[in-house]
Amino acid sequence: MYGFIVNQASGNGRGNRVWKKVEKIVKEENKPFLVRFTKGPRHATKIAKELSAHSLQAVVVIGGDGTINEVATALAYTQIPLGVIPAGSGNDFARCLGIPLQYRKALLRVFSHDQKKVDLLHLGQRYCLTVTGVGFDGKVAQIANGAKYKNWLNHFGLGGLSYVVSMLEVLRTYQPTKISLTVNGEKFTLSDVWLVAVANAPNYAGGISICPQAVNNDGLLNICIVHGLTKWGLLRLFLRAYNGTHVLHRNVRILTGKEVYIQSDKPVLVQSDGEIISESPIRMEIKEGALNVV
Ligand SMILES: Nc1ncnc2c1ncn2[C@@H]1O[C@H](COP(=O)(O)OP(=O)(O)OP(=O)(O)O)[C@@H](O)[C@H]1O
Repeated sequence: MYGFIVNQASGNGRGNRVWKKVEKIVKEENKPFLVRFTKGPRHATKIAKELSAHSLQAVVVIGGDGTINEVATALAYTQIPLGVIPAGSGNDFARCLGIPLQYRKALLRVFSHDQKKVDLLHLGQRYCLTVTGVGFDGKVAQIANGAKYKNWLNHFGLGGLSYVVSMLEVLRTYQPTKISLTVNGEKFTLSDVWLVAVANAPNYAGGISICPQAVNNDGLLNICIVHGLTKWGLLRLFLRAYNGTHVLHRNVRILTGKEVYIQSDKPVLVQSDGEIISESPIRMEIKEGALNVV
């Protein structure tokens, strides 16, 4: 039996459209299934916990990275694998795992039962599958999530572009801060820090390769710190981040470790898998092989 969790609102209604097509195929293939629809924030975690009581072959999310994150929180350290049929605007988790963005291909992958274990970033009460961003990133996520143009761009299949528009908006007013990071017990302090991205997987914001070396099954978190740049310098660096060559720039520092504690001279926003979760300070730790994915 497969348990489907559908966020009908994801991707500006794409979740609902994808589910209708997937339901048709599941019925044609005579696969036994249950389906539940999310109603708002954190509901997917509750549903996934309820579904875990059934002996399921997989809990399959039809939604974006926010819904996938909520379901992963419930499935961490269980034997039930997470399946994904992408229907969001960024779909970075699917990209990182090589899950097809096309619903039919993604569903066939779920039916293949080809499982693998992936690491999760642990942040207090919750987990992160892709990237947690502190500072500039947090502000961009906040603006992108509340922007009307996100819905409009999603309508044309250009959801990833909404992060670029928001980034340009935030660039006008954002002030870099002094940040201290303690990585595996060693302290680093940097001034004029635009952002600190802590990555479990290479991509975020619809395909930006922020930590190209990040692998989600190596038991390590990768950290990218961008500091000491003018606004114009940041903009030029941003373009290089799509192919990952920004890491060669002298104002970019890359660190790796198992745990990190991040403090700043004034509180800055923190986004995780694209949703705002808190402000700094924040502590993160890698949890090796915590989630089964199909
Ligand atoms: N029925 C619903 N109506 C509105 N919001 C919902 C509903 N169900 C869940 N949500 C909330 O929507 C948030 C965003 O969903 P999700 O990430 O799946 O889609 P998205 O934002 O369109 O995609 P992406 O994260 O790729 O940009 C979830 O974190 C969840 O809290």
